[in-house]
Amino acid sequence: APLPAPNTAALPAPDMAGLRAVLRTLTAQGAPGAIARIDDHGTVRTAAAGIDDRTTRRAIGNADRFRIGSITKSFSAVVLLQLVDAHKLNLDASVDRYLPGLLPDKRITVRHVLSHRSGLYDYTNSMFASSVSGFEAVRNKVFTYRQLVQLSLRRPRTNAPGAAYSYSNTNFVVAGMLIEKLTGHSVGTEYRDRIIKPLKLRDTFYVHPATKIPGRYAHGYLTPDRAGAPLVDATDQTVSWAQSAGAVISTTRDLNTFFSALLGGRLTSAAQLAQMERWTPVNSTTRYGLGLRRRDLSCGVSVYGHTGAVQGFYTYSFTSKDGRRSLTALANTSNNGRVLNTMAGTLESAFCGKRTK
Ligand SMILES: CC1(C)S[C@@H]2[C@H](NC(=O)CCCC[C@H](NC(=O)C[NH3+])C(=O)[O-])C(=O)N2[C@H]1C(=O)[O-]
Repeated sequence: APLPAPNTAALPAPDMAGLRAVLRTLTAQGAPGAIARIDDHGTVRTAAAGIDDRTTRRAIGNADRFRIGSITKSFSAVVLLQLVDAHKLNLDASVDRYLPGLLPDKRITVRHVLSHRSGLYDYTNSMFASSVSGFEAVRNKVFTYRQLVQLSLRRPRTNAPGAAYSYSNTNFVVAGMLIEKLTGHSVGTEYRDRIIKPLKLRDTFYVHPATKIPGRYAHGYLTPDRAGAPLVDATDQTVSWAQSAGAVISTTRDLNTFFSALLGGRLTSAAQLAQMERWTPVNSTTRYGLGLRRRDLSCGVSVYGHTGAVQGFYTYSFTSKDGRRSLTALANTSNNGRVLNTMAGTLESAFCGKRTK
């Protein structure tokens, strides 16, 4: 018999005092600013701390657009699963069927790619080994997808196809190539036509290779590797090193709308959403499906979404099983492990009603 629908109405009320405390901690740990928005059965709650521009000292706010990094992977996965629904793509087919000769191992399937089990090396590990100089070397560069895959193939693969989980941006560069090959359109066009316009995400954009964030936005600041070195304004970049793996721009409101629609069954069929939710363990609290993360919280609630880390911006964006309660939080810094870890506390406040230290 089908499982009873989750009753997220039974979730404890969000702990807004706790959420505000987490945002204050993020600014104390080095983020110039932090914002969060909860959409809960139609009720909107927001919080903010600090600034979005270190020059003007302007207060950061939930209207600010920002770079969402790898949350882009969920957008790419949705497009591909819509193509599965349209019988234009088979998750268990070899990537070679659609992109002949691209990858050196025909055993790598589409499902391996979308679940980070392909074994393809993540070229950003080398690209950003030195955070600031690596970023400065590529911030204005424009790469082709094929160039990025070639960067990956210079290094040994991390595992045999399907044998292990190993997160790699290369996988979602291949995903972007699949989208463009199967639709004949750019990923930007497909995001717009299949997600952005239908959901009316008016603050969500894919502007690659333009370097500017359109409209009102938060500046993002890259934390250097050397302790005490000044933050680097990383706001303007092509994000061409990521593209379909990390180049979307959005806001807390639009990301809440996106993941709520996804888990609410409004972007794919139930069958393909179930495919997205076939989990591979990452660690004790995190699972990875197809371009989708599940995080298991201390109160026994599981939430679904993705995290993002792109120069200057850390994002958490998750929703409840039925998509009725969503949280997106943004800190406008990166390369700061304490900030990234502290951000997990926004989930506890939003979904468990707990104060975290
Ligand atoms: C797995 C992650 C955290 S990393 C992955 C992807 N972001 C990247 O691969 C960019 C890595 C360089 C970012 C840079 N770091 C360095 O340069 C380190 N030397 C910084 O922090 O600004 C994304 O986004 N994902 C996150 C995700 O999926 O949550």
